[in-house]
Amino acid sequence: MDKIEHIGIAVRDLAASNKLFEKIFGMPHYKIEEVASEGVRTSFFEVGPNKIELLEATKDDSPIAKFIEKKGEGIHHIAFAVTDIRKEMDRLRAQGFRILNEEPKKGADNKWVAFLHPKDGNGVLIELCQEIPVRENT
Ligand SMILES: CC[C@@H](C(=O)O)C(=O)SCCNC(=O)CCNC(=O)[C@H](O)C(C)(C)COP(=O)(O)OP(=O)(O)OC[C@H]1O[C@@H](n2cnc3c(N)ncnc32)[C@H](O)[C@@H]1OP(=O)(O)O
Ligand SMILES: [Co+2]
Repeated sequence: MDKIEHIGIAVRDLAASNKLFEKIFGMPHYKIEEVASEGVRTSFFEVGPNKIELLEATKDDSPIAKFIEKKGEGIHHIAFAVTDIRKEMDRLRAQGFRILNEEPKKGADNKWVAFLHPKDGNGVLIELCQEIPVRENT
């Protein structure tokens, strides 16, 4: 894995949380994107070299809705940038980690993503992220 790509924070109300984090970071979010397959609406902040993703559920069975119901708002996942997501998924699978999707899926901000089960990571949900190459992005 190369570096932390973003930290995901589960929020109840994206508009209210955008205002809150704009105050905290002293800058506005740079984009809002809905990812229907995950049942989420996201916003992104760039804080120096770091990226923060706020996530609001768009449906009741979204992972974000279930997380907030059980644990409340807060840090939901840590995403790591990888250069070859399939290779990284194979490497982790070979060591017995449960990858929650068979194939990489399209996430937000032009990324292929995959998740490791949080119970295999000391209770931390880990997301792998690979930038989608231009040739695959049509
Ligand atoms: C916007 C797209 C993308 C991006 O580009 O960045 C995203 O970030 S999408 C983010 C939302 N999507 C996901 O989280 C997908 C992966 N998650 C899942 O597949 C599921 O949420 C899960 C992790 C498999 C859990 O689902 P499920 O088993 O159906 O639900 P439970 O709620 O019963 O959870 C079981 C167990 O796991 C604990 N849990 C759940 N989520 C987390 C978490 N984020 N961090 C830590 N632990 C988590 C949950 O508390 C349960 O444990 P127990 O209570 O001890 O049973
Ligand atoms: Co994420």
